[in-house]
Formats: sequence, structure tokens, C-alpha cells
Amino acid sequence: MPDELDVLERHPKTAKPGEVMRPHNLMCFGCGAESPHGLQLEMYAGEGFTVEAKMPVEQWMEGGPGVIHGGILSSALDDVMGMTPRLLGPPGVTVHLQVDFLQPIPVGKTLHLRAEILGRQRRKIYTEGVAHLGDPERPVARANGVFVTVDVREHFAEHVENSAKAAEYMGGKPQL
Ligand SMILES: CCCCCCCC(=O)SCCNC(=O)CCNC(=O)[C@H](O)C(C)(C)COP(=O)(O)OP(=O)(O)OC[C@H]1O[C@@H](n2cnc3c(N)ncnc32)[C@H](O)[C@@H]1OP(=O)(O)O
Repeated sequence: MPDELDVLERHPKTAKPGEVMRPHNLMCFGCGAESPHGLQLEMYAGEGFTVEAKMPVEQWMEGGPGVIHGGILSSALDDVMGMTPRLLGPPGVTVHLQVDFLQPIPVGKTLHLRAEILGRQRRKIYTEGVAHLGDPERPVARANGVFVTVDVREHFAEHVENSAKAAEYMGGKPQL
């Protein structure tokens, strides 16, 4: 993370602590409520510059026998960290993601996910994510992500026609 950082300010219209945050997109693999094969994470704004979510670890998420697949865990952490730019204003897309897998995560448990903004420099937002199984003192995974804010209309203009929601989104502004 660079030394010279911008001052962080919560956007006046962002969700208040404890409130549910709007999904990135209804079809988003991480947080889209209509994504048929997605994680359907419900995200809550936390205090300061934090976002939280819980995810039941289901059998379809299995990697090694009886434990979560690392890619599913990475997706969940990516998406929770990826919600934090919204606390400041425009959404950001992932440009860098790093995950440390600390403990196997058993099927049947509930994963608690928490992301926090560490700093911002221009369009770059530096974040960290932590996952635990109920005891925040015993993390099972840690992550860092860098997100770059985008103008969503411009950024997705060439691709929106591929969305399952193309008809809706092309008629107006994607719900992002
Ligand atoms: C609506 C939100 C949905 C969010 C869904 C959840 C998260 C996701 O899964 S997003 C999907 C995966 N990510 C992507 O598809 C992003 C692909 N990348 C891109 O499209 C482009 O790199 C993009 C648009 C982010 C940046 O490109 P561009 O607008 O030309 O800006 P660019 O000047 O290259 O970079 C902006 C800044 O970010 C920095 N940067 C770019 N890439 C990286 C990187 N990998 N690591 C660190 N910094 C980076 C640049 O150095 C620059 O910094 P500075 O302000 O110091 O000059």
C-alpha cells in the first residue's frame, strides 16, 4: 500500500451501519440474489469502513472431502472486500487479490466474513478481508484486495449484452 493516502469519507448516501447493502448486480456470483449458482451473500455495512456477511458452507462448495474449495472462499472474500468501495462512493472492480488459507473450513459450518478499507489513493482502494467460524480471534483465512473505481456504465458498456439481465439493464442503468 502506498504511503500517501487520501482522506477516507463515508458517502452520505451509502448504507448505514447494520443496513443491508445493494448487490453489485442481481446476477453477481458473490452477492446477486438472482444468481442461480452463486453464493447469494447478503452484505451488511459495518461501522467505519467495514462490510460483513455470513455464508453457510454447503456441500456443493466442497473442494477436499468435507471442506470448502479455496476458489469459493476466495470468491466470497473478493466479493465482501469488493463491496467496501461503495461505502465511499462509486463501485470498484478487483485488480489484485491475495488470499492466505489458514485452516480447513468444514462443510456444515457458517463462515463469518469481514472486510475493511485500509486506505485509498485516487481510484485505488486497498482492503483486507478476514474469515472466521464464530471466533474472531481464530481466523481461518485472510485476504487483501485492491479495487479500482469505475464508471459502471462505461466499464460494462461492451459486455452488458451478455448479462442474463441484458434486456433490463440495456433499457436503463444497471443496478450496480
Ligand atoms: C460493479 C462492481 C462489481 C464488483 C464485483 C466484485 C469484484 C469482481 O469480481 S470485479 C471482476 C474482476 N476484475 C476485473 O474484471 C477488472 C479488470 N481490469 C480492468 O478492467 C482495468 O484494469 C481497470 C478498469 C480496473 C483499470 O484500468 P484503467 O481505468 O485504464 O486504469 P489504470 O490507470 O490502468 O489503473 C488505475 C490505477 O490502478 C492501478 N492498478 C491497476 N491494476 C493494478 C493492479 N493489478 N494492482 C495494483 N494497482 C493496479 C494503476 O497503477 C493506477 O494507479 P494510479 O492511480 O497510481 O495511476
